[in-house]
Amino acid sequence: MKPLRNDCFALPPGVNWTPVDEALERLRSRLHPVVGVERAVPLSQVNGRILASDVYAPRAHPPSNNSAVDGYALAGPITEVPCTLALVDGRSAAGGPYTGQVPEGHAIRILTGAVIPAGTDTVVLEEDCEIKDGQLHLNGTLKAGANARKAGEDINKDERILTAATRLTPTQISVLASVGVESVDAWQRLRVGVLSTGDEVKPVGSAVTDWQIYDANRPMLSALVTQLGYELVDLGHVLDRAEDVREALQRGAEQCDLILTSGGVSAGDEDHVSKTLKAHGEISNWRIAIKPGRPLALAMFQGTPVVGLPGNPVAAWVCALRFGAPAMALLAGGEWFEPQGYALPANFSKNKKPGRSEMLRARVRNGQVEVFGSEGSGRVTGLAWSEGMVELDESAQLIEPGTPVRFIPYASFGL
Ligand SMILES: Nc1nc2c(c(=O)[nH]1)N[C@H]1C(S)=C(S)[C@@H](COP(=O)(O)OP(=O)(O)OC[C@H]3O[C@@H](n4cnc5c(N)ncnc54)[C@H](O)[C@@H]3O)O[C@H]1N2
Ligand code: MOO
Repeated sequence: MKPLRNDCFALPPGVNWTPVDEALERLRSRLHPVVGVERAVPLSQVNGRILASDVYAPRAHPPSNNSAVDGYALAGPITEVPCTLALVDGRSAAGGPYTGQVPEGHAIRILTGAVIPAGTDTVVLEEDCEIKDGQLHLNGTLKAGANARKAGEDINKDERILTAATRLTPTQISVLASVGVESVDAWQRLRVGVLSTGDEVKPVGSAVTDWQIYDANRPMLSALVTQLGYELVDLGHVLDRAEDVREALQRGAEQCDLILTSGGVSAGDEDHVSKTLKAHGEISNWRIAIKPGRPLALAMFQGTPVVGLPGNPVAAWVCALRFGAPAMALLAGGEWFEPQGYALPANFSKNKKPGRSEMLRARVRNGQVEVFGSEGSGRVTGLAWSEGMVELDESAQLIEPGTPVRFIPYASFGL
């Protein structure tokens, strides 16, 4: 594992407003995994973890030819009907295979999941045949191999079943289990510190006066970190005092692989996050052509990357998803991702300034995209209301009902 370079977030000289695509490309090309590999993580603990190496199947799936239905196994095809076959005494059940050979012109009782006995390759559904006097009567034709699942039709032995950098989910865990994989090599969980700043900000549960607001960002970002499968390090809240900010970043650098801060990143007199990062680290204040979320500070503080999110909760959320989520995936050993968006008709009108992207809180109803009534980036109710975002690119201007817009559900960010 090699550390990130101190100047990894530097912008070329003269850059003013960075378009979203360029900002994303810059992050993608500068970041790499910063965590170590944990060997042999048991299957019971791999949900949400990222694979550190490819996984190969130790056996085939299914391991042997077996029946997809309850019925009778016979040698196919059956082309001439009606047809009568003698029934063998015995049966093949799941967990209780028939070990003998089924003679030509015979059939045998078989149950779903049971091994197809030697001498047979085809299964007739019990609803499609009749048993009379110990004999099987068929009125319909059957293709050879009908209702039979072939050994290895899903996975061959030694086939690669999952590739490194995949984030494991319940469905992938099922694949691992189906071929008997007991443990995998996974990247250690990325430790993400979350820090709030601001003299007006008070943690929930504290006494507040009128000029103070509750810290909405830290609980939101903490929940995001946890939901994305990373290990949360709560760095708390600090006042806008250079020494406190420095001390908190110091703690973060010791305990985390990445620090997310919110507030104090624009150019104001009290924007101590930027100032501290400038004094004690390498900072690049990115001015991204995006609304909300214009100011985004990317910095290295004692070898640890810091993403300085804007203080407004909506802007913090947008930046954490649009830039933070793919960056965290890469740092954690996963794949960079461009969130999957869907072109759907707008059911709103908007006149947008060209030259910058806009992310609107959105949801889909009756196949059309609705956006939240206000674009104010302090309006947290719009966050709870939304189920995703509409991304309008730099060139978009006039949106009318019916205009296709790009809707990105929150699930596309890994939520
Ligand atoms: N002269 C300029 N002023 C501002 C600009 C600008 O370009 N020029 N950009 C505006 C935009 S856009 C944003 S976003 C903010 C970003 O500023 P900061 O990151 O320095 O954030 P603060 O000033 O500390 O806070 C902004 C806003 O958010 C509230 N806040 C902060 N932390 C929390 C929290 N943990 N929970 C809830 N709310 C929080 C804070 O009270 C402010 O209202 O700058 C604009 N100004
Ligand atoms: O980032 Mo600010 O909240 O664009 O509005």
